[in-house]
Amino acid sequence: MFQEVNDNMKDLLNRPLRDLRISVIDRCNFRCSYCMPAEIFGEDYAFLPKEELLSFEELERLAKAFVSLGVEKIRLTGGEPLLRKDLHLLIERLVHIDGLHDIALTTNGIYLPRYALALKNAGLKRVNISLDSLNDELFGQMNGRNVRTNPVKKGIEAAKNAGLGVKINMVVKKGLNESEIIPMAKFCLEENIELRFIEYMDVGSTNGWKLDEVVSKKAIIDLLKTEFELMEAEPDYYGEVAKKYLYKDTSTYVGFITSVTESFCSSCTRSRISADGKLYTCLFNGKGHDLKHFIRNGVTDQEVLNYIKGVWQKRADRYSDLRTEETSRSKSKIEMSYIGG
Ligand SMILES: Nc1nc2c(ncn2[C@@H]2O[C@H](COP(=O)(O)OP(=O)(O)OP(=O)(O)O)[C@@H](O)[C@H]2O)c(=O)[nH]1
Ligand SMILES: C[S@@+](CC[C@H](N)C(=O)[O-])C[C@H]1O[C@@H](n2cnc3c(N)ncnc32)[C@H](O)[C@@H]1O
Ligand code: SF4
Ligand code: SF4
Repeated sequence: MFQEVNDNMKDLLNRPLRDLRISVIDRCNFRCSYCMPAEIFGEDYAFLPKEELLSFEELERLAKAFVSLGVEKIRLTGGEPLLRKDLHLLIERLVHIDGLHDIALTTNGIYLPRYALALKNAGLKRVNISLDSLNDELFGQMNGRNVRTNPVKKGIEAAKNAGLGVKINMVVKKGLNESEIIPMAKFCLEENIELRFIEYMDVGSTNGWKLDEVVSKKAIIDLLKTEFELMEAEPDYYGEVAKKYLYKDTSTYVGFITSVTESFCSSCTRSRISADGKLYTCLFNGKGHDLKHFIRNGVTDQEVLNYIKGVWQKRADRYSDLRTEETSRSKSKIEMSYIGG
């Protein structure tokens, strides 16, 4: 039993622990060029073998420990999390944790027609679905598998019909999908779905990121303002990464995730567990702490708590605050599909 409730534990920059992102699998059915370029993540790529993944029982135990240290929100991600068999059974385990207020999932949406209802019935509250374009050809090119937009649209519909909250994530990359900013905004406004424009980030070591390929929040807002009137809105929760606006005279939000041009490290309350059970204190910190081998060694719950506390209290990450093209090249980072974004 995890007795200790310590929701006031702070890192070296005085940031509390509030969120946990769990990557449940590193595999994916897409090959988005900004995340898993097909030339690198090909047939021979060494994905994690099944036995390296944390079991649902282990994840439940760790989630309980994190919640007793202040975590209120858990997000399941990947790779493509819906490729993890019986994911709803993990949600059924998490939903009973006292003090956990939100369980969410980030997905490319393809498998939602199959699983949305089971996920909702298990206790999932909401899904963030990635969709970078409404143009079939461009979307097919961006996802690297020539998948058309319709399967994702069907996923969105299935999530809504199941009663799940839905947001849409769109990564914008210069010279690739800027032409889709207005069509995506119109589509999401019509559907009353919150769309979040994500600045293209220098994740991992394989996406060949360049600063001049980033489309800034400012550029996107300037473009949106040619068609819509936007009003600044309050965040939904402390540490929310998206900066939110309302379309005037509507109840529809639009958000911007500005890791590159307006970093948000000072309020970063996030921890991450990779599919093979390493604890990371930043999306861009290449050093993981091996929780899996630690918990597989017969340790007590108190020892698990002390381990996580020890890591968090030494945390000083603020990668996005300090990012330049130079530092980005010289730093060793883990892949996005492995850590889960
Ligand atoms: N730099 C940085 N990017 C983040 C962080 N958390 C999430 N992101 C990025 O934000 C984008 C959207 O992530 P999601 O998985 O939808 O999660 P979220 O935005 O926290 O979702 P909500 O819980 O709905 O607020 C992805 O590109 C993530 O990589 C963070 O702490 N730092
Ligand atoms: C790594 S994916 C995992 C979950 C799921 N496969 C999906 O795509 O939604 C999580 C989020 O990270 C975003 N992402 C991936 N690579 C990115 C990059 N280079 N810059 C910004 N966001 C990125 C994706 O668009 C997605 O919204
Ligand atoms: S962004 Fe998501 S869907 Fe695209 S390759 Fe990465 S893990 Fe897969
Ligand atoms: S770059 Fe690291 S410290 Fe900054 S907000 Fe993202 S995860 Fe948090």
